Formats: sequence, structure tokens, C-alpha cells
Amino acid sequence: MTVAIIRFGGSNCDRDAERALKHLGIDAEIVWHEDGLPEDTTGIVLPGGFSYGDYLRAGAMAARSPIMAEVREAASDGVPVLGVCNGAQIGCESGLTEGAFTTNESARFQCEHVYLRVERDDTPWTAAYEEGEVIEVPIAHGEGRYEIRDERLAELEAEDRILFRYCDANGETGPEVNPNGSKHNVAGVLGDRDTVAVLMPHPERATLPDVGPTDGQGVLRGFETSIDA
Ligand SMILES: NC(=O)CC[C@H](N)C(=O)O
Repeated sequence: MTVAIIRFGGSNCDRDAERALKHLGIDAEIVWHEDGLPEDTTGIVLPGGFSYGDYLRAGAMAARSPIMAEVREAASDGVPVLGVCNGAQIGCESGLTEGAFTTNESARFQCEHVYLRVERDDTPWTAAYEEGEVIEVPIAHGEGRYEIRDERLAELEAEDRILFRYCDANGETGPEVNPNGSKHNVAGVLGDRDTVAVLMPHPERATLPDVGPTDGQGVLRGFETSIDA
């Protein structure tokens, strides 16, 4: 079982993801996007960074790399796919997930720790938590404000496809605990299947005990789920 971490020009969290996954005993390898998906791929990470300098829109160019057609096909076969930060932007730009991550309300790059409320505990990415649990993970982005048409957001909410929301330490959400102005405090969403998820915060940076909180480990443990799930 090998998780492919796809490196685009300008990815910069690929090695963080590799180290975090290996720390959890999950086999992972960095794959240059032009090389295509390896045969034995059992999971895919779209890592954070600034692919193609965030020109045009963050994630827009990486989403058009030919490997993304392979990623979409693997995702529809049930291979778990996790997009983190720039990877979340690439996920939305490539149609793996709905909505868009756009310029923070502050119009600034924000690098801080945030609290997230786990909205579901029955997905591979959140099975390690309880529904309503609050976890602490870092954010580091300039374009993390989740945006989507109100009607479509209502549908996604009705379909239970919101995975994480920004909240305070007690799990309360609202505008005062919304670091980037995301609609309804959305920090992470699911794709068509629960095996596809994107989120702006960085679980891979909250995994190694030597560098701070380890609340992100549970998200990465989603790759331990069988692809038949
Ligand atoms: N850490 C990241 O992946 C950065 C994401 C993105 N390039 C942004 O600033 O919004």
C-alpha cells in the first residue's frame, strides 16, 4: 500500500506529508506530476504549497495537469484522496470537490493555529474522532475563504458533506472564530464519496509530537481505510 503525494511545480508541503505519513507507519512516496500515478497507488495526497505561484487562481493550473484525470479516475474507483491547503484548492479547481477557496477576508496571508469542529465521525478522515470533537491544527494560507452559491451549500449541508468547521475551543462556530471569512465557517468538505476530502488547515503539520499538537494524525489515518470501504 503506497500513498502517492503528488508534487507540482511550487508544491512545498509534500515532504511534510511524507514525513507525517511515515511517522504513522503509512507507506508514502512523492510523485512528480509529469510521471503519472504509480501502479500500486492506494491513496493520494494533493499537498499544500504554491503550485505555479498561485497565478490565475490558486490551484487552477495544477488542476489542469494530465495527472489530475488519473486522480479523478482513481477517486471514482474508491482510492482515498486528501487535498490539503493548496491541494484543497486544486481539488476544487479540478472538480473533485465543490466550491472554491478564494482570498481571505483579511486580504492577508494567515499563519496561525485554529480549532476545527469535526462534523462527522463516520468518514475515513474522521473515524479517529468523535462527532463534535474540537481539534487544533495550523492554517497557512492567503486564499482559504470557502465560497460557494448559498443554494449549493445548503444542499451540501443537507447531504452531510461538510467535514470540518472553524470554531472556538468549545466547538462554537460563528463569524468571530472564522479566520478567513469562509461561508458557514467551512474548513473542509467531502467530494462525491466520503473517500475524497479537502481541507485548508494542515493535519500533516499537527502530526509529529516534536513540533506541537498531534490532533491532525486522525485525518491522515484515513489512508489506513481499505479502498473497498
Ligand atoms: N500552505 C499552502 O498550501 C498555501 C495555499 C495557497 N497557496 C494560499 O496561500 O492560499
